[in-house]
Amino acid sequence: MTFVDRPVTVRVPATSANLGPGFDSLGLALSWYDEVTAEVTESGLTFDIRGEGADEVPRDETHLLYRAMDAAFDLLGEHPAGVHLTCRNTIPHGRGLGSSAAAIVAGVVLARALVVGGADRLDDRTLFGLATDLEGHPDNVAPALFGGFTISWVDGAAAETLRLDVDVDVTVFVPPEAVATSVARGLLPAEVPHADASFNAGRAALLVAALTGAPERLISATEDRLHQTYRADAMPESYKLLRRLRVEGVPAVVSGAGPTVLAFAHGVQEWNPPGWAERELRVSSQGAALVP
Ligand SMILES: Nc1ncnc2c1ncn2[C@@H]1O[C@H](COP(=O)(O)OP(=O)(O)OP(=O)(O)O)[C@@H](O)[C@H]1O
Ligand SMILES: N[C@@H](CCO)C(=O)O
Repeated sequence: MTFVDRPVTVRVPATSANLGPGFDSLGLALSWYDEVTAEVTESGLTFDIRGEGADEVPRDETHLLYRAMDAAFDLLGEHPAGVHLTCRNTIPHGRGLGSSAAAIVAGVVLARALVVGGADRLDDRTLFGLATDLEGHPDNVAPALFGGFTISWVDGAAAETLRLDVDVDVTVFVPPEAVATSVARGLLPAEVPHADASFNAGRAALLVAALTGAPERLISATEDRLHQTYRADAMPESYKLLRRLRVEGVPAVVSGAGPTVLAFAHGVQEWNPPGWAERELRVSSQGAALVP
């Protein structure tokens, strides 16, 4: 038999990318999860979707998670006659918490798990490369797949990542309106001043040290000049909250492409703007994991 004859479930964490200075490189897995079950059927593609995005995402071959599954089936050289997907979505979409990376990672992990012997034919590094190609950059898919704190880079065509264990308090402030990553990326300039590139290189290096043993440096280590200010007009309330938190000495950044604001602290609920959702989280040391 080519495919396993039982449903397979994966749990994938939300992620925060950039973390201030580490644009398109640094990422953190968070204790907030989507869960998806996939089952091979006799024909067609069917969905049972609940939670975040349930009213917006397509229920056909263009569904992001299915597109990722299909790409992994291509690599495995096996395509099932039909698939049923049960999605329990809790990660909000378009908020900078890695919902698209979680969907892509869920798709590729499920496809591998559905093929008998799939784990022997597709290793994690290949899955990571495929997920990075689909997402366009590695900073969310790395922690979604491997958990923890990840430093990712692209070497030629190959995506690479280094995973570190960190333990830090995190609070996310999630606004009600989405900003699509594609829109936020469109606001970035093609070139930046050398002084700003140099500024961010130093801060990104410091951030790795701060997260792995020098938390007193987090306020300096989370400064950025490469993306947050350029995107401020698309998310003015986020930018205002970011400035307010930092003036108070709370290390805060725009999470991913925004508009969520992430603070490296707990006990800062008082800063949550009216109408926003606020959530205290921890780092998820585990990335995508099959649920027994
Ligand atoms: N669970 C899901 N199922 C299907 N499609 C999804 C899912 N999660 C995300 N998507 C698709 O990805 C889009 C959001 O991706 P986008 O890159 O704009 O934001 P994000 O991934 O939430 O944030 P960021 O990349 O900044 O962390 C959704 O509008 C939807 O089209
Ligand atoms: N590094 C990405 C993360 C969001 O996908 C960005 O800021 O555009």
